[in-house]
Amino acid sequence: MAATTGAAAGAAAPVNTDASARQTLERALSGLALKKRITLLGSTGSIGTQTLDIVAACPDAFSIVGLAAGGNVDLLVEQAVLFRPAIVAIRDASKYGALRAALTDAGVTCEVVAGEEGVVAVAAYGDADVVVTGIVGVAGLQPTLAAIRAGKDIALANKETLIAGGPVVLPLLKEHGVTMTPADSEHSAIFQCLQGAPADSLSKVILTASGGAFRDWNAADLEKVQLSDALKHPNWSMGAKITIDSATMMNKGLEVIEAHYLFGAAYDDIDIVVHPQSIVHSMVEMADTSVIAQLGWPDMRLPLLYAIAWPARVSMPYERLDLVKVGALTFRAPDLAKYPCIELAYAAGRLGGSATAVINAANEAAVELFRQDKVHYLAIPKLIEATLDAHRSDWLANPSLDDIVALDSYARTVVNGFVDAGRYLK
Ligand SMILES: NC(=O)C1=CN([C@@H]2O[C@H](COP(=O)(O)OP(=O)(O)OC[C@H]3O[C@@H](n4cnc5c(N)ncnc54)[C@H](OP(=O)(O)O)[C@@H]3O)[C@@H](O)[C@H]2O)C=CC1
Ligand SMILES: CC(=O)[C@@H](O)[C@H](O)COP(=O)(O)O
Ligand SMILES: [Mn+2]
Repeated sequence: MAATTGAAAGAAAPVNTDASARQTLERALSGLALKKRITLLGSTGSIGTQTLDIVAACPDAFSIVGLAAGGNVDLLVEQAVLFRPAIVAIRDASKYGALRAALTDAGVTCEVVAGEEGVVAVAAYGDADVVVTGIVGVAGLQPTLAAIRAGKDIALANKETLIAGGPVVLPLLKEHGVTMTPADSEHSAIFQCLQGAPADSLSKVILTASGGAFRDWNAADLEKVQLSDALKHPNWSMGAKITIDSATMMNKGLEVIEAHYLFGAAYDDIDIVVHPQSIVHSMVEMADTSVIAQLGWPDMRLPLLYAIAWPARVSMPYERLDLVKVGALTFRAPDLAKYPCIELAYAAGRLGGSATAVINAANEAAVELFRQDKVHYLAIPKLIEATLDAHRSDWLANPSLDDIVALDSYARTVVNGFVDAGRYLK
């Protein structure tokens, strides 16, 4: 594909992949000497707690400036005691008083803020070098934009921010000279494979997929799916929303769009391959047909560490990958009929503009309804498809932030309207 980027692909130029070997070495050397100050959004979740594991293991390399959580006061206070941030935020403003009191009791003196404005304030606060985005869903968009406007580098776990907000996030990164490093395991793998690669040498992105909770189920049996089944990821321990996205394989569809925005790859040049072992985290095919892969145990601490330490490599005592113990690495094509979300994501990605914000919101709303037992697992792709179809006549090529925010709530209203009318329940 000769790295189809820019206007032709509808995406910005690839992010941070074309540094020359010399630049990379210089950055690595300065990175090793530098203590990185980190702000962590979504500190009480799966990404948040694993990021704090890394910080606790490397106090000479990393420190915490700010923490933001949704509603888990007890864990946030525990984290504040251990990591002594300068500021903490709780999204659920009704818990502000309880948080303040618990912090005072625990002897923690720091700024305490609440609500969405509080989370945004933490994202932009002080002298943090990097903001790790571990909030789930499009709720991460405004805080991430605030961090970028404040000149903070972004370690991106919260993929929904880019799926929904790509058209405004990418230009803002450029405007503020901000680096976005991917923490999502597949994109970290691609990013690692591309370090030092000459511009225009990327031919194809090959995303690996575990196949999710239902990879070994017959399609006919999916009628029997219960919420508890969808929450059993075969390889990764993650929050509920992304685990369900893996079960529908919408997660992989979202990751196709994420790869398009991060690396400038055209949709025809992004493939998905099912790899049940989750050892190869993704691959790139180069112009000369060479395929480069990144491997490791399925442990999110590795991509998170690379995202905050980049371009340095920090020594860690994690279990070494043992390919003899793994035994076999297998690959197969995804079953597109069993997982309609994959083609829906490609369709929205190819439409571009406002379409990815709409499918992201439709997916979030449908997954929420599935978690509340209001719709069946099989309704999720149907709701997304119907919402995308409803949006086609209002599609925008270059949505503004206001457009994206409005379309996000529009899509949620459409999904809930279908369900209230008794449609697409199964
Ligand atoms: N978990 C993983 O291994 C991976 C996750 N990701 C991505 O990372 C993101 C986080 O996923 P994960 O950690 O699994 O999710 P979790 O559900 O485990 O954690 C979500 C975090 O976000 C907080 N939160 C929720 N809503 C808000 C809000 N409106 N404002 C502020 N904070 C909020 C929660 O707070 P509280 O619990 O206190 O309410 C919690 O700290 C997602 O976008 C996901 O796709 C990507 C790759 C791998
Ligand atoms: C760990 C991570 O990056 C997740 O996004 C993971 O990839 C989910 O697994 P699936 O491959 O099943 O979507
Ligand atoms: Mn992933």
